[in-house]
Amino acid sequence: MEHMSNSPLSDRCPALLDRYAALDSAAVSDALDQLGLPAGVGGIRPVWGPAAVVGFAVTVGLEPRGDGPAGAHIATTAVETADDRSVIVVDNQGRTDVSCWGGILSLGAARRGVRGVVADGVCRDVAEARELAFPVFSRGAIPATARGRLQQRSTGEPVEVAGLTVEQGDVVVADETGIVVVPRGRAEEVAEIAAGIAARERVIAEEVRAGVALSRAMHDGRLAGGGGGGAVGRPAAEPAVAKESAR
Ligand SMILES: O=C([O-])CC(=O)C(=O)O
Ligand SMILES: [Mg+2]
Repeated sequence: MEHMSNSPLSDRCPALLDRYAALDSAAVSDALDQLGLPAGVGGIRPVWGPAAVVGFAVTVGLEPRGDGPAGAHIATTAVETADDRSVIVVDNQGRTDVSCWGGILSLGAARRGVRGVVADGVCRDVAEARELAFPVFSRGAIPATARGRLQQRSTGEPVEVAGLTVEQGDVVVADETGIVVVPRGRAEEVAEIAAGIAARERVIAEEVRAGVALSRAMHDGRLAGGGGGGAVGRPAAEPAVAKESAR
């Protein structure tokens, strides 16, 4: 049951993912920026409609099919080791000429409660994923099958997604804006910073709704909470924000 049970953080996992579920990729990206960590990638998007998932990465590396007898279909090993806290991350090196995820894989993953798949490549069987309401994030779609064209290189090993290294168990946040990956060992810290950023933005949005001038409400130094690079100052007097900024 406890897929990550060898991790010292495992007791806090459900609460950790709940905290990320209340955030979005932009807030998490801003927190990663503050810590000097990679700020995420764009161009990998939901293929059948709005979707947002958070989960622990189960990684799959693919490569062009070599000689030899056919083996297990790509990503089947990952699906069989994944659970209801997993997001499957497929590294097909950004290729857009062959599918690296399909409908039967979506079915198998959905049956295990997997939260979604993020593919640095393209997928097929988009309608099947939609019928399952299974979130698939990729660079697009193509009918051409992986069979005979791709094979599994690795499962559970570090992979690259658009230049971003993803390790098994990292926290993945995928939504309509893009993909952010939080190293597992920094996940609590990043969640806390991102929650502060989201809270500040809610205050700012409330002020904009109340008619405060955008240039005053939306000040870069304020958005950064005084903690990020590039802060250029603060608005005149904002007690509510000053309080949110205190960390
Ligand atoms: O053959 C493939 O590329 C995989 C596929 O369509 C599926 O999983 O349904
Ligand atoms: Mg298919």
